[in-house]
Amino acid sequence: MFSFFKKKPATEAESASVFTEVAFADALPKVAPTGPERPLQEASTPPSAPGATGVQTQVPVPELTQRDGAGEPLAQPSCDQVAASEGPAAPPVTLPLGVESLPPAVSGPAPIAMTPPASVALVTSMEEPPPAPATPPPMVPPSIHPAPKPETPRAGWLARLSAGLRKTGSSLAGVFSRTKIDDALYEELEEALLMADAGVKATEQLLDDLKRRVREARVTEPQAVKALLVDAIAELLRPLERPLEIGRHAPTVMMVVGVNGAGKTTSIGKLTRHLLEAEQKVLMAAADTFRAAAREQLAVWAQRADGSGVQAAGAGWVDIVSQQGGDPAAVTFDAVVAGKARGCDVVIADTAGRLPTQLHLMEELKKIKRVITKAQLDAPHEVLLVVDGNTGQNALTQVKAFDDALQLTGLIVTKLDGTAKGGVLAAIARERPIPVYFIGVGEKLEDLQTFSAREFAQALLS
Ligand SMILES: Nc1nc2c(ncn2[C@@H]2O[C@H](COP(=O)(O)OP(=O)(O)OP(=O)(O)O)[C@@H](O)[C@H]2O)c(=O)[nH]1
Repeated sequence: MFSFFKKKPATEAESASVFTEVAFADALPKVAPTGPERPLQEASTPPSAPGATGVQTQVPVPELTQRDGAGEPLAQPSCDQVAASEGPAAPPVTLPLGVESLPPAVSGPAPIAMTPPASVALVTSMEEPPPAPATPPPMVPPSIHPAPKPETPRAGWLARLSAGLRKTGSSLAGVFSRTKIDDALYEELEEALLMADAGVKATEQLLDDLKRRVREARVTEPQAVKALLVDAIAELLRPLERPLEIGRHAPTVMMVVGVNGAGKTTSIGKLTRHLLEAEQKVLMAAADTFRAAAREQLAVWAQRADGSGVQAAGAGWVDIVSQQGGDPAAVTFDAVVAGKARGCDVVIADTAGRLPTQLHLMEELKKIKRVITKAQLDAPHEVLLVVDGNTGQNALTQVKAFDDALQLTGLIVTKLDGTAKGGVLAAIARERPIPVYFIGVGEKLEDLQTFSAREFAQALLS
């Protein structure tokens, strides 16, 4: 199951700390459009800025960027300031799956014009936006089709996770085929944990904890020790188990970073599809401005039916701000400003991949983070690092380096369906416990899953 947390409405819960879980069945949507699949809308007007490509604008976006002497944009008012000067909150909407969604605590203006649900339109990082159409295109009422029967989907992704971690699992599990609990067993276990990339500190902690549990439970069978190791690993990983919260801010601004090929764009695409299903209004910033097809890749993912005939129903929509060859910080700034002006729920900036050792590129990320704060004073609310689970201890190195530079708020660990050893999560939990919001266990939409410490521990030892 995939889930994130969304704030309850002020009328229902005055406290800003009350969140409701928005959970997604693994076989996602139950609604399909009647008409032909809406294609990605192509450019209908010439680019407004040099280098801008594929412009399709549905709403006017204000002249966005005022810059200071250093070329960085000037600070913008916070959402609170914007909200204070603008009208009442939008009415509550109902989420799929029977979860009530509410307007954010601080609501911005309602979107000026709504795209048909789940269509993807492209918006360039604009200097001069073309005028909005007088009337929005007619909405095509979706027809309801019976939901396809999921073939034990949860078991499916857990099986993929277990298969991906089998390399680790079989060597860890092999330890417990010994006949008695003795020093040799613990030594073999230590070796297996180190081989699984758990690192020295986490391995030591796990062994100490396990020995204590064995003593307290007075177990005598090696197989019983295996169950206790699952408990010990689950406890160690528990601090990483935290949900992503959406709805506390208007919009929630996320910045996504990582090395090349870690799975940033794919994960953003999957997350966006889930947000669309929850009728969220999402604005993506293609801040990887030197990648030729960055915008197209985001758009394809955001629009993807993923073989299940899915199109999001209701009020969710997604737009993309991009400017080929432009300044990544400027594109991101424009996206945040536009996201506020258009009443978006979430703004996600997809940044170019880079190694933490490329200091000038790390400076570029810091600049992107700074200008986001100028566009919205309390943002970014999430700085997410996407790490490839196959990279072993190198993943911990990446977590530390990106965290030192950007103060990460969350992780997405991808490719755990591959040859990942998985133990590195124990090392992360021990040495830099940053929440793992999601794990990726494949290339399909449903393969982005909420992280569960116990499930992960079980998969590691299966
Ligand atoms: N097996 C598997 N493949 C994945 C997963 N997540 C992403 N991928 C694949 O990894 C490859 C790279 O993904 P991208 O999303 O392009 O990575 P990126 O971090 O945006 O790459 P750059 O923009 O070049 O830095 C693609 O082929 C994805 O399909 C996963 O969880 N499992």
